[in-house]
Amino acid sequence: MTAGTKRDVRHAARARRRELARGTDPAAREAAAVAIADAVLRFVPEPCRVAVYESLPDEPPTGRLVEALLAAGHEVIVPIVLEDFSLEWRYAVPGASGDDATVRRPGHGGHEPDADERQRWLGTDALATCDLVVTPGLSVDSHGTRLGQGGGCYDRALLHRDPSAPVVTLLHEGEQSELDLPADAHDVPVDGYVTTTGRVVRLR
Ligand SMILES: Nc1nc2c(c(=O)[nH]1)N(C=O)[C@@H](CNc1ccc(C(=O)N[C@@H](CCC(=O)O)C(=O)O)cc1)CN2
Ligand SMILES: Nc1ncnc2c1ncn2[C@@H]1O[C@H](COP(=O)(O)OP(=O)(O)OP(=O)(O)O)[C@@H](O)[C@H]1O
Repeated sequence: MTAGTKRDVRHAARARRRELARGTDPAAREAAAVAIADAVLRFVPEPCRVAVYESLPDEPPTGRLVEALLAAGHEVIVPIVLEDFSLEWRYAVPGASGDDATVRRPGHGGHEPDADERQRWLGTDALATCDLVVTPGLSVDSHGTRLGQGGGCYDRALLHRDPSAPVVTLLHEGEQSELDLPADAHDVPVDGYVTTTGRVVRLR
């Protein structure tokens, strides 16, 4: 049985996420940040390159994860969305959190990069060089179908991934879908997910 159309399921998943975020106090969010960092660190025992994202206030928090990865000697890259919904990548800065460049395209409320900034970009194919890819998502089902924010950004970006590098989505505990999520041909399945309680589920 499927959960409904992408639009409807996304709408419901966003509402559920807002509710979950409303019920999460700063201490619980900090505990979730630590649980995520501990769980994801176990995927990368040796120093390597990891793609993460800068979380927005309702999303599973990634700030601690970025700091823990950097402290363990990993290279960490994070995305910026471009005009055509492809993702550019840059090195993560400790302490940064999601802003306009995270989910708004330049010219659509997003940040206009200057030449200096563009020079530091790593390319839209930078996932090819990563040993682990951590993605955002609203839900994941038992086949690894991921429901995102609807830009198709990660579907495009994941085409470049190294197939031997695991792709894991961060979810709030309870956001995984028991029903099959709607999937299109362009959807790239993920290998597992990590929840805000530190639960790791490998699907493939
Ligand atoms: N923290 C975080 N970073 C992330 C994602 C995410 O889900 N979370 N993304 C996951 O894919 C990518 C960005 N995804 C996007 C999805 C939709 C739109 C979009 O439709 N933007 C509209 C403006 C929307 C608004 O005003 O609210 C636009 O640019 O016209 C942009 C980016 C990359 N970075
Ligand atoms: N590889 C691709 N090349 C071109 N367009 C694509 C590609 N993948 C997805 N799209 C387009 O992006 C749009 C959004 O796709 P979808 O609803 O699957 O996004 P999503 O997976 O929820 O978002 P995201 O990947 O940003 O988290 C669709 O119109 C789809 O056709």
